[in-house]
Amino acid sequence: MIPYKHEPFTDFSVKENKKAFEDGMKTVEGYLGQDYPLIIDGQRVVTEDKIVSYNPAKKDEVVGRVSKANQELAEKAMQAADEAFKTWRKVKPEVRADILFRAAAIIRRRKHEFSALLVKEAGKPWNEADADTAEAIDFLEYYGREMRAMKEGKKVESRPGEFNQYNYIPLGVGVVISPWNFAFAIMAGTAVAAMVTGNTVLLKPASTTPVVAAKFVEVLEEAGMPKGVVNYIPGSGKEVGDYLVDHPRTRFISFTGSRDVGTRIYERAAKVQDGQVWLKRVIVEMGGKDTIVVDNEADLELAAQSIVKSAFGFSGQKCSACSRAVVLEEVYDQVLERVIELTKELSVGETKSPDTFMGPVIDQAAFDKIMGYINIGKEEGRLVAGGEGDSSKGFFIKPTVFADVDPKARIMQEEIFGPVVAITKAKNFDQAIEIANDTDYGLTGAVITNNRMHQEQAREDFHVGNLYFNRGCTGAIVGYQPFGGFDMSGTDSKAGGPDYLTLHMQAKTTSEML
Ligand SMILES: NC(=O)c1ccc[n+]([C@@H]2O[C@H](COP(=O)([O-])OP(=O)(O)OC[C@H]3O[C@@H](n4cnc5c(N)ncnc54)[C@H](O)[C@@H]3O)[C@@H](O)[C@H]2O)c1
Ligand SMILES: N[C@@H](CCC=O)C(=O)O
Repeated sequence: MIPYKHEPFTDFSVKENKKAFEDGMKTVEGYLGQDYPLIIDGQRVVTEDKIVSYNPAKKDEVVGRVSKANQELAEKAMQAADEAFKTWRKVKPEVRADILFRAAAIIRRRKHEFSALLVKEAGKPWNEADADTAEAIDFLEYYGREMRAMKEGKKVESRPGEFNQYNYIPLGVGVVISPWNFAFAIMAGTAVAAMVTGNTVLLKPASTTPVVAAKFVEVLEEAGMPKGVVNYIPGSGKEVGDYLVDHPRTRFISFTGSRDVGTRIYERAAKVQDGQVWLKRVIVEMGGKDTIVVDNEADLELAAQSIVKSAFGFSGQKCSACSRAVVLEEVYDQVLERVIELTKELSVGETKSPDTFMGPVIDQAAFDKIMGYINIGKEEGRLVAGGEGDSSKGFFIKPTVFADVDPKARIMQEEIFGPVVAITKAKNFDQAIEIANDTDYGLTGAVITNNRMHQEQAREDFHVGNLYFNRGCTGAIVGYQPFGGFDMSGTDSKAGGPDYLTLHMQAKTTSEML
């Protein structure tokens, strides 16, 4: 087995790579508007009721029409997954892992097609779509290897005449509920972590990006996944989501998404239903209000570049996005000025080429919510860049910067999930860390500093699951920077890390007298 190494990103300044991506786009354009059925127990199920997936950059372009599960079909899928678990749990871990390796190989061959689909369905710029596909491949390669490494369990001691073993066994049927913002990577990563550990899966992707999930389940089938192991059941979060979260046969839930939905799931899953004979395991990964702190002893150009890239990459629609910057007063004006300059240089539009930095936000509801926060920001701070939106053709919002914002302001406290950053001043480094920690969330953060003592102070006191020094706060890599947050950012599952798979299993001790 070749050691794991993350999938490289594509350099679009190379002519051949650009052309390969354009070819991927043509492939996707050839199947725009197609219908996709549900996949339950390997069977295609077509419903009259459909979820229509639109291109957020071009509101009238239909990416696909996807059948929509209701509670009756969710029940059918649950029964299929429950039945498939009886055999799948006994399939050797290395055979399960091989399906992931084969799926990774298939996706690698169709890499630019998948990325082009993300451009159309999620409105991603080329580099962000490329990174999303690369991360999906990484999850497959990494979790496959992790499962192989865990197949014999962990070493425990045995006394003379005794043989003790400590092994991991699967849990049962898992409900995997994924968001639209990493429509490929998070959807695929959470689904395969659940399946490679010997569980069967009910996959409910986000309703704005169901097509990439349909294509992925087809890949798993092509890679040899038996029927009933991953069932594809897009549907209304409230109707199908609540039904499955409450279901007594649900053994665990793996959710990634907003705080409102995550806390709702956490609460509902705690209730033991009639006929339920276990306590449900719950993984919930939720939002962030992520901060970059800029020290006075720092590379100020790096600081401004890091703020702008982390705030506006994929239109700020990352749980890791920099939505707050705290800058020491001595260097505040200089950093702010450069952030404004860089922000004004960014291009916004339909991402037809790698040169467009920012595409649209995902839909009308997101557009309205972000514009609402921009209006709040106009009351709470000094608008120094952006502030405008246009939803006539697609959902475009200019990258927006507010300066001199009070740390307690709403735009400094609430997740906006759009291209908006609020900047505030701190008197000293202690106060900067205090402001950075003053949020309900604890997902990512970064410190730009050349002061080693301040770096060590932040290492201890900056309370976030992913802390970065002298770089931005987005872009964790599977197997390199395991990802997950503290406090209201979730259960800190650390996706892409060495503890992640154990969350989908239970440990069994066996002790034999010789
Ligand atoms: N911490 C992380 O790793 C991480 C990663 C990506 C996104 N996020 C967060 O996700 C949010 C954006 O994603 P979103 O808008 O898709 O989130 P969302 O909570 O609206 O939706 C996420 C998923 O939950 C489903 N859902 C909605 N209501 C449900 C219910 N009652 N029961 C079960 N499922 C239900 C949705 O259909 C979707 O599939 C942001 O808050 C972002 O910070 C977090
Ligand atoms: N893992 C991603 C964020 C995922 C959430 O949106 C990052 O590190 O930027």
